[in-house]
Amino acid sequence: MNILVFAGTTEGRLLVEQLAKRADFQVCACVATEYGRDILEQDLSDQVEVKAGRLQLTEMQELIAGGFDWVVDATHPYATAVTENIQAACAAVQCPYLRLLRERTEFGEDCIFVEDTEAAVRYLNTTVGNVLLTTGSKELKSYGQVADYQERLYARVLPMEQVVKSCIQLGFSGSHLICMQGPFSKEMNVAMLKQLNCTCMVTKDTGAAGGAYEKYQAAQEAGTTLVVVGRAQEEKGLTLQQVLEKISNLPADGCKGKKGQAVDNSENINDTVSSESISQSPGRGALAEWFPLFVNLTGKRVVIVGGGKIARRRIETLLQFSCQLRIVASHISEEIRKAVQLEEGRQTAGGSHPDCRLLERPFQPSDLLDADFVLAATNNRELNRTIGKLCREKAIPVNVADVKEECDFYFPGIIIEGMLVAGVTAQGQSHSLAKKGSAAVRKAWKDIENR
Ligand SMILES: C[C@@]1(CC(=O)O)c2cc3[nH]c(cc4nc(cc5[nH]c(cc(n2)[C@H]1CCC(=O)O)[C@@](C)(CC(=O)O)[C@@H]5CCC(=O)O)C(CC(=O)O)=C4CCC(=O)O)c(CCC(=O)O)c3CC(=O)O
Ligand SMILES: NC(=O)C1=CN([C@@H]2O[C@H](COP(=O)(O)OP(=O)(O)OC[C@H]3O[C@@H](n4cnc5c(N)ncnc54)[C@H](O)[C@@H]3O)[C@@H](O)[C@H]2O)C=CC1
Repeated sequence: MNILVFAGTTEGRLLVEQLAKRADFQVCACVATEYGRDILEQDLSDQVEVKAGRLQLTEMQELIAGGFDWVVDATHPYATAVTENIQAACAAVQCPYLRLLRERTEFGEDCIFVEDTEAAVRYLNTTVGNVLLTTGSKELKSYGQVADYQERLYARVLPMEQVVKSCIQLGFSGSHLICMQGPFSKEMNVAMLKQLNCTCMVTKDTGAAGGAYEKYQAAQEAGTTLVVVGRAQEEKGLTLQQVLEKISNLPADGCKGKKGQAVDNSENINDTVSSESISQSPGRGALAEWFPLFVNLTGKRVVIVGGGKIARRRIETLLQFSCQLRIVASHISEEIRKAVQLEEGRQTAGGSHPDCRLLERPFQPSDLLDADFVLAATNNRELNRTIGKLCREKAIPVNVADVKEECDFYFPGIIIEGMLVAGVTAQGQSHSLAKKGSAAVRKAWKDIENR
């Protein structure tokens, strides 16, 4: 059987080593650089063909069509463009594809998880104090958007001339640069965090090989908040062991003669991407992450902290549900008062009263007593964050309106037509798409009623 491995990582190299031991496998490894070739060829030059160089989509297609039965993508989790190309090439020539991913680090819930660098920058702008950036030099430019970055940020980067030059050009002075090759021990991280008096450390989930767990432990010990920049997408993949098992269990003649058929994914659809699914546009073929559960709100106490624009939109929605509403805000807008009065009037005419109380005063933690659900929607970042934290300690589901990473649940677009209730989410990716989707359902259901 012919196997092509795109081997950009430690795991990729380990996989190639293991596969090369099998006499019935012919293994070809693609690496991006000559340096990568040297490392692979050190021990394996007899058993494995190594190709070095960054391939374009059409080159990948030609290579795979040249006679491979399986492609394993063991490129770096953050190299999303390469992965997209490999998937597209496999789809085009209908070659089965496996994704090998490094196991994720078990970060605790006390970390702040953000989707990408931009989100990390937005988060840092809501904090004060010094920050140790351990995300490398490539994205450093974006961190220039953090207010007072020249004073607050310290960058830990590789000790290479080019890297240091570019950091200095970006405005990171010598006293704000640590140039050293990682990974670092917990103790080393703790020492740096303490020395620089950092309130935050930013990392990617670089897995065990990248020393991510040591950073997490160090942050805990130093009382520093660890900000974890997520992989570009919540990618699904197999561990090294799983890829080896999967390939080892294949029939001796591989899938020769079966090309053109989609891979059988029935056994684990998360892990193997079929030619069919990867040929669809991004997002469409991906598995959904947010499942709409419908919760009975009768008698449940929903506490909303905040009485401004966002609170109003959500109160107007919740007034249509049979829950108890407790609204706490230093200032409660006139619009909210009107909406509540209007609903009370309507309900009185119908014979029942909504249980809605307006408490115009600053939030106090005791407001969370007896809460079943909490919405933090003040314009005070620190307060919203604290409310989220208090709720998590008490296991009360909480929505934090200004930072989606701190939400246990999202507030969906809601459509009610008689018996029918729908909740629409764009899975946190786009509130404007959620709005459009909600409007479309609203319109469609109007037609149902009118028919
Ligand atoms: C992730 C989520 C978490 C949560 O539950 O809070 C979230 C987060 C954020 N929204 C932001 C902004 C706006 N959101 C809206 C509207 C809606 N937002 C809603 C839900 C959600 N919003 C959650 C799931 C989203 C999803 O499903 O993907 C809807 C569905 C329900 C509702 O809010 O009632 C409702 C449409 C309902 C309908 O029309 O029916 C508008 C108005 C507009 O678009 O006209 C604005 C523009 C500003 C303004 O309104 O002033 C920002 C600031 C972003 C920034 O600054 O860029 C964040 C923070 C962040 O992304 O981290
Ligand atoms: N999820 C979403 O759809 C969106 C979220 N946001 C975020 O939602 C938050 C609220 O936005 P708006 O409603 O537009 O703000 P706003 O300025 O209209 O209202 C803020 C409210 O918070 C209250 N508040 C402030 N400090 C308080 C305290 N200590 N105790 C109790 N109440 C306090 C104020 O009295 C006011 O009622 C902001 O953080 C904003 O970034 C903004 C747009 C959309």
